[in-house]
Order: sequence, then structure tokens, then C-alpha cells
Amino acid sequence: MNANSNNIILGANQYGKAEVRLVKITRHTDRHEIEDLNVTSQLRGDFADAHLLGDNAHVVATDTQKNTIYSLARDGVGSPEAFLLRLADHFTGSFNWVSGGRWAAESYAWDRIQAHGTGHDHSFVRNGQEVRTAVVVKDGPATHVVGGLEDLTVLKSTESGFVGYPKDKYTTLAETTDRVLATDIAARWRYNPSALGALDFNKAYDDVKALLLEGFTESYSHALQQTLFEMGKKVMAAHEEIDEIKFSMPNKHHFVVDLSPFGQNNPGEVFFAADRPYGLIEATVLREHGSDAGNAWDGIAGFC
Ligand SMILES: O=c1[nH]c(=O)c2[nH]c(=O)[nH]c2[nH]1
Repeated sequence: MNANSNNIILGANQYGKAEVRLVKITRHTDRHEIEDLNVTSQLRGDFADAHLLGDNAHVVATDTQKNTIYSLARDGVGSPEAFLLRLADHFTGSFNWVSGGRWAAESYAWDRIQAHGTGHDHSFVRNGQEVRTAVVVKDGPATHVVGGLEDLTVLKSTESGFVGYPKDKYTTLAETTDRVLATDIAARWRYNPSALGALDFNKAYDDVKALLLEGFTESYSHALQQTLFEMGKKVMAAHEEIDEIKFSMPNKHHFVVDLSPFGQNNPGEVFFAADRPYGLIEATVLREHGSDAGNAWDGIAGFC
């Protein structure tokens, strides 16, 4: 123990406004567009005096951060990732003691209401399929962008089994070569920083989502672990700008109900869909020599 080991000092810190709900309607024509986000802004930099002395000279108020989110949205959102990058540039460019930060968004999709056979110009219905996520982390010169989605619920009614696992005195699970496989896909993917300038984030998002869904369907699943890896490999093979993808997926068990007390058979038709407990399968799929992740993953909870 050295003489100063009892000194108490300030460690990592960041602060900002969390969960700013923003709806942007673009009405350049009678056919309106809607963008719906939940945005969090957190600044990093020289904020020591605020913590140590109560001197707020560097503290860009969280209320100001909230107002900035709304003001920058006036010029359009575009994509969650592009919007967060604009916020990052704004704050680091406007205050020389702000060296970086973390900006995150969830976004919620809306579809046009189909009325009289066509999509309505200004009436929408929430598309509850999944929540899109985005995170921008800027620390000095490095900028990281992580796209993602969660709660994309999928199920395949066959072409899945689970056999060959170790059996001990606690094992009661019967092997099966035909079961229901269901999960809520949560995935986050990290873009190579050198690819950011040229990216159409909305196009990449739509394509990654489609590939994840295709990957889930494609081959016979020997375990959710195998299916997870196949899904990740498929995304990475098609998107060289993505260096890493993390998954967290519950195995939502569907138990075949014993109908024999009622004199009925049940060849995999009637299930008890248990909501808990569930298996929880998590893994990262990445390029062996991909870009350095830096601190891109800090603060992204629920993934390994
Ligand atoms: O796809 C699966 N992976 C597991 O690790 C597991 N464990 C279990 O009981 N069932 C399953 N299914």
C-alpha cells in the first residue's frame, strides 16, 4: 500500500438526458413520413470541477441536451445512427471540454394504414415487430457505431432438435429430433469505423434484419447455439462493413402437452408455451482480424 492509497478520486463519469421521446413528422408533401425515437445523450470530458468543487461552468445542462435533440431533429432524423452521429459532432464540436460521449436511441417503426387498398398519406399504425437500437460512442478521435434490434420474436415449428447432451443424475430432458424452436432475437452489430462515412444505415438495417430472419429459417437446428452462429455468419458474410455481432436469445420452451388422459394423441400439435424459466443463449460472432472495438460495447447491457 503506498502513502496515497487512501486518496479518494473521481473515476469515469458521463451525464446527460435519458429517454428523450421524439416524434418527427416530415411533411414536405401531403404524403407525410414519421420517425419515432427514444434518444439518450451522455457527455464525457472534463467535468471534474462539477463533481469535486460544485463548479458547473462546464456542465452543459441535461435540459440543453434535450433541447438540442429536438432542435437537430427539425432538419431531419434520417436514420437513428446518422442522427446520433450529428449529436456527437454537435456536442464535441461546440464545447472544447467535451471530448466525447455516448448517444443511444431506440426507434419504433410505423406502417401506413392500408385504407381502400392503398397506404394512407398521414395515418399510421405501429409496427410492433421489433425495436431498433443504435449507439454511437465517441472518445477522442475514435467513433463507434453499433446498430441493433430486440424483441424480434420468431418460431419454427419443426426442423429443430436437441440430442447428444451429457446425461447425469439430474438430467430428465428427453432427446428430441423434432421440436418447436422459438426466441426473441436481440442482436447488436458493430460497424467498422472506417466504413461509417459511406453507409446507408437504414438500408443496412433492413438487410441485416432480413438476413437474421432467413438465417433462423434455413438449416436444421441442432441447438439454438448453432442457429445463432449461422445467423451471425450470414450477416457478416454479406456485410463486410460489420465486424462483430452479439446475440442474446431466450430459448422459449414449448412443451408438448400430454393429452393421453383425454384419450388423445399429441403428435407435436398442442403445446404449453412456458414464459419462464427459459434457456438464455448468448454469443458474439466476429471477424478474426476485425477492427478494434475500443469501448464501443461499454454500457450495452445484456450481451456477453
Ligand atoms: O437449443 C438448446 N440449447 C441448449 O443449450 C439447451 N438446453 C436445454 O435444456 N435445451 C436446449 N436447447
